[in-house]
Amino acid sequence: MADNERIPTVIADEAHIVYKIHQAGSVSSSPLASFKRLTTRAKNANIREVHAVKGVSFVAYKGEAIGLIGTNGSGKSTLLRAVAGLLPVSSGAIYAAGQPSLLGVNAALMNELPGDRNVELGCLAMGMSPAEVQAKRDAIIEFSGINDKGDFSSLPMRTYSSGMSARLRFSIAAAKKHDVLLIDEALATGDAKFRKRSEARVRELRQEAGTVFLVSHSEQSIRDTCERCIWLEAGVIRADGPTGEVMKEYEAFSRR
Ligand SMILES: Nc1ncnc2c1ncn2[C@@H]1O[C@H](COP(=O)(O)OP(=O)(O)OP(=O)(O)O)[C@@H](O)[C@H]1O
Repeated sequence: MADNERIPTVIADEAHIVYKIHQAGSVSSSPLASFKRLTTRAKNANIREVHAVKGVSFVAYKGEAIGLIGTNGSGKSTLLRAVAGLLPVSSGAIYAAGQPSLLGVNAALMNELPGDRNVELGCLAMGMSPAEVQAKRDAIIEFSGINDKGDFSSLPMRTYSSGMSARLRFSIAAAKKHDVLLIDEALATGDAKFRKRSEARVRELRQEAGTVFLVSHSEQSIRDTCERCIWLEAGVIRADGPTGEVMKEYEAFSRR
C-alpha cells in the first residue's frame, strides 16, 4: 500500500516523558521552603527526575502490529502508557486515533469478585451493552481457559495464579475491537498453549483493522505477531523497521 493511502493511528512527535520522584521527609519540603522556591523559581532539590523517553518520533498505521523491544528500563512500558494517555508527555506530542486500550498485566480487575463478574464489569467498562456482555461472557471465559482445571470462573480472582489472571485480562480486552490495542508482556505470561491462542487473536484484531503494539521480551512472540519493530534503548529509538532486520541489530547489540 502506498504511504499516502495508509491511515495513521498513532503519531509520536519528539515525545519526551519525565518521571518526577518526590523524596519525602526532608526539611526543605516545608511550606516555607516551597514558598521560597516558588518566589525564586529554584528547583526542589528533593525532586528527582527520570528522563525515561527522549524525543521519540514515529507514525503507526491502521493494520500494523508493532513490536517494542529493548533492554530492561529502556522506556518501552513508559511509551506504551503515554500512548494510552495514562502518562503526560513533558514536551513534544503523542496523537492517537480513538481511545487506545492498554492491556497490561496491571489492568484493574476486582480481586474479591469472581472471574465471571469481572468479565461482565470489564466488558461494560469497555462500552459494551448488557446484551452484548451476556452474549460474549461464556466465550471470553472459554477463551481464557481459566476453567480448564475446575470451575474457577465462579471463584474470587484472588484465588487465581498470576498467569490465570493475566489470561483473563487478555481475554476480556481481546473481546472488543480496538482502534489501537497496546499489549504489555501479556502474551509472555500465559503458558505455551494460551500464548498460541492469544497470538492468533492478536492477528484477528489486526485484521479487524486496528493497530497493535506489543511490548515483549519474547523474541518468538514479537516475530510471530509483528511485522514491524521499534527498538528503544535508554529512551531513544535505535531502529524502526521490518522485525527481522531490527531484531538482527538488537541481537548484535545484546551480544556485545
Ligand atoms: N513510576 C515510575 N517512577 C519513576 N521512574 C520510573 C517509573 N516507571 C519507570 N521508571 C523509570 O523509567 C525508565 C524506563 O522504565 P520502563 O518501565 O518504561 O522500561 P521498560 O523498557 O518497559 O523496562 P522492562 O523491560 O524492564 O519492563 C527506567 O529508568 C525506570 O526506572
